[in-house]
Amino acid sequence: MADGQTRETARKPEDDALLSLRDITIGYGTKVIQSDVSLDVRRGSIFAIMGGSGCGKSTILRSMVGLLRPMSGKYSVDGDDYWSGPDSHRTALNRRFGVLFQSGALWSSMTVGENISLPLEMFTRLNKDMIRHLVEMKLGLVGLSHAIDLYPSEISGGMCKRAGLARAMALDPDVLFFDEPSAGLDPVTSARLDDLILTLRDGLGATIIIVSHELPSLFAIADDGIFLDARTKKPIAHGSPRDLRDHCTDPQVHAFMNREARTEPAGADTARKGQNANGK
Ligand SMILES: Nc1ncnc2c1ncn2[C@@H]1O[C@H](COP(=O)(O)OP(=O)(O)OP(=O)(O)O)[C@@H](O)[C@H]1O
Repeated sequence: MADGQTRETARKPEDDALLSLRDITIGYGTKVIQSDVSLDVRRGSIFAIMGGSGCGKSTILRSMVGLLRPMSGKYSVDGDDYWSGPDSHRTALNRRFGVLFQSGALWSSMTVGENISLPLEMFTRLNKDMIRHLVEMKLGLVGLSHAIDLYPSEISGGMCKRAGLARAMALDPDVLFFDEPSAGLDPVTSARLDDLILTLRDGLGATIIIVSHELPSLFAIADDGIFLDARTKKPIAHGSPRDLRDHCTDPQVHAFMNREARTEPAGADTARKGQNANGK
């Protein structure tokens, strides 16, 4: 018992947490999407929000970047209570965030360079030459120096994602949020994006939160995470994707995390989903 107490006292993940959610309930209007969500994102980690379609992964992400206020619970950024205080308090914390939405979300009427200049023009007082220099640097980081004067319609989907990443990094955030960064990319381009995300973490020390369905990508880059369940509307597992794949005993999580490793006849997936829904 003394041993157990010692371990419990020593284990305080929140001590090392940059972002922390405690008992968050989130939803739209009165409709609850997820409840009892508690998690800690360690500084310098890549944290995955996982789960089946529609379980609320993007909703949690939107809430963590300040687009959706939780119904209850506490969200802390570096120890600061995010939702308390005036809007200016959140604006200051948001300056630490960079966000890459699913589509890449570039303005089609602006060149790649102009898209990346935008946050710098809006939120800094840097002159045009300095902004151009920073834009060139960010595009260099994502291997897109040659695309600075091209329009989004003139570059590939993978390049749009990388340009979106350069824009998310424009203000040198220390926390990056990615919603389905590999969606719509071929496996090779997706693997390159994984390498880039690892470089951002290892080279720049960024903390990264990622929503993704792409298991190979999650196994390659994420070192912690949470698994949300759509049926119970609660998290049902915590851990790195690899740990969940190899050690989680929850049948739903196990099946989800191992689906790509299995070779099953057509229809087996549907049968398995039905089985899991019954909790067997
Ligand atoms: N603006 C909104 N208003 C009302 N309900 C919404 C809104 N946005 C999302 N939802 C609902 O919230 C639930 C969770 O959606 P969310 O996009 O967070 O799930 P997800 O896990 O990211 O799904 P997917 O993996 O399919 O992208 C869904 O039932 C969705 O229909």
